[in-house]
Amino acid sequence: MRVFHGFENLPSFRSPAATVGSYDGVHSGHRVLLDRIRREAAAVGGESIVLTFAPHPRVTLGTQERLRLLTSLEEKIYLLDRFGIDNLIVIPFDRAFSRIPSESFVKDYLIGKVGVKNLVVGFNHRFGHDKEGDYRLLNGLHDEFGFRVTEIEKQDVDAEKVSSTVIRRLIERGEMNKAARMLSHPYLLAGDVDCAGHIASGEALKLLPPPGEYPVRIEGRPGVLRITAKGTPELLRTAGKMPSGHILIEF
Ligand SMILES: Cc1cc2nc3c(=O)[nH]c(=O)nc-3n(C[C@H](O)[C@H](O)[C@H](O)COP(=O)(O)O)c2cc1C
Ligand SMILES: Nc1ncnc2c1ncn2[C@@H]1O[C@H](COP(=O)(O)OP(=O)(O)O)[C@@H](O)[C@H]1O
Repeated sequence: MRVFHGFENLPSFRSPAATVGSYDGVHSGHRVLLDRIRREAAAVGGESIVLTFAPHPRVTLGTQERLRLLTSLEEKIYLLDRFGIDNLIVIPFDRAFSRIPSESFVKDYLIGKVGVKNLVVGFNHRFGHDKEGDYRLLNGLHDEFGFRVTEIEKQDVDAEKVSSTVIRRLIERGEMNKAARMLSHPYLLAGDVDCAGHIASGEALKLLPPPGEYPVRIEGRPGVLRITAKGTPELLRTAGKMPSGHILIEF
């Protein structure tokens, strides 16, 4: 997967099928949209593109106190790559960007800079200044710009709505197996481990489960991770030699 930061120096994409959103967690609801852009792109020999934001819009706009995130950018990149996405455009989401009206975002960015031919959005996707844009607006623009828009209906797991918010609550309660089912993959923690086993995540807002001991896989090998009373992660045991440096942990 190619990763681009911002809209400068983008290549010319082949018949791109794209989706836009925070995609925090890259969960099973998101997977349906990701599979769809892959299929739409493949059908015309084109490329799939995810456009995401960094920082998360709620962080930039300060619209949620004590927000915690399911994925760091690194973890998001890892997951999107594993799901076979061809390109990721990371939009530097600052206040100036947040003021761009939805229609200008479609005209100047999605069409003008990315050349999107096929856009896939979820049932509740809103975008543009004050979240004014939605599927209806996109549908009204598609004739003028010659791109197709597909809306994906709400996806459930075990008859429960899947959302980043629902999954955050599961992690906060330490329900890691249920969270993995909703995510469609294990919860991840990528970070640097020191010789004492302390792990530093690259994301200051990374959500961790409550204090306790958790069975995990560390670079694919079984082990135990402890979340201390202070909420910091440390490796307790691993099969084989204690790892050092940058590692990926799966709950
Ligand atoms: C051009 C553009 C402008 C945006 N402006 C806003 C904004 O003013 N307020 C906002 O909450 N989100 C804005 N967003 C972010 C998206 O709509 C984002 O997906 C949304 O914040 C997620 O909603 P949530 O807070 O319900 O998760 C903008 C996105 C784009 C592409
Ligand atoms: N359970 C779900 N079913 C269908 N689509 C979903 C689901 N959860 C999220 N989506 C869609 O995935 C995209 C990314 O979602 P998200 O990052 O949560 O919101 P946003 O893009 O509004 O920031 C959006 O188009 C959203 O509608």
